[in-house]
Amino acid sequence: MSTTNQTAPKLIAILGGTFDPIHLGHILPAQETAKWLGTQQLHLIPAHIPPHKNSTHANAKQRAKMVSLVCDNSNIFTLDNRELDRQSPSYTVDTLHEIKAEQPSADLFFIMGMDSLLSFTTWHCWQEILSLCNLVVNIRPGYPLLTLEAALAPELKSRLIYDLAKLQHQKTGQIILHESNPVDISSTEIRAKIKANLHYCQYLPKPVYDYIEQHGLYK
Ligand SMILES: Nc1ncnc2c1ncn2[C@@H]1O[C@H](COP(=O)(O)OP(=O)(O)OP(=O)(O)O)[C@@H](O)[C@H]1O
Ligand SMILES: O=C(O)c1ccc[n+]([C@@H]2O[C@H](COP(=O)([O-])O)[C@@H](O)[C@H]2O)c1
Repeated sequence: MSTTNQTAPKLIAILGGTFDPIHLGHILPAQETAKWLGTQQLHLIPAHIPPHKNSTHANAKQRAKMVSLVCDNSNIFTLDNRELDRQSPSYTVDTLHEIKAEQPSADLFFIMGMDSLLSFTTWHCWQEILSLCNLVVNIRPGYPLLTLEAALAPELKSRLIYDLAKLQHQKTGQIILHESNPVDISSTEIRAKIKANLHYCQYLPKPVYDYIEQHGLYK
């Protein structure tokens, strides 16, 4: 797939997250995914009120600032602040409706890690999400493919695609598995390392590390 062809539809990749903090496990697989999809446009959307998390550690402004530092050094990533402006839970279905209304002809690809797919049928209006986009699921360390297939709800299993070429003209409703290079880190582990005064700079871009240090986050 390529967006360089004038007739090809515009393709927008989207990675939503709590980003508490954003780390290389978000950034590197997302970069690989954008390249694989053939798009130069990837929206990073920090969730203001993550629907499935009880609370966040850094506030929304700080989490968005860390995402903006990543975008400053990238020609693919764009900080999309739209969820920060909503005072309700950051439902993905609302976000996708908004993007689709702004860019009706664009094909939307919502990126997630395998852990997110396993809980996807608990997401608000998950069927409607699938009517608005395709999902791209990055294999995540600790979530082997066989486990995913065994644990996945049948309504999702039937939508799995292992080969992007098989997508053809299906603009929505498919779940494409992508084997990006695994990056074995989570925000939870980074926060735990900071609390324990352990080294953590290798898991983050330098500007994000500097921001955390300057503001004394996650101590
Ligand atoms: N190491 C990783 N590899 C692939 N995908 C990831 C990785 N870390 C996070 N993701 C995906 O990025 C999205 C946003 O994740 P999130 O911001 O919750 O990060 P997290 O590291 O999982 O956070 P936490 O540990 O606080 O739950 C989710 O879809 C998640 O599956
Ligand atoms: O819409 C939902 O019901 C929903 C439920 C869980 C997660 N999400 C979205 O999935 C993304 C990753 O969420 P999280 O909690 O793993 O950071 C983020 O954009 C959330 O808004 C969305």
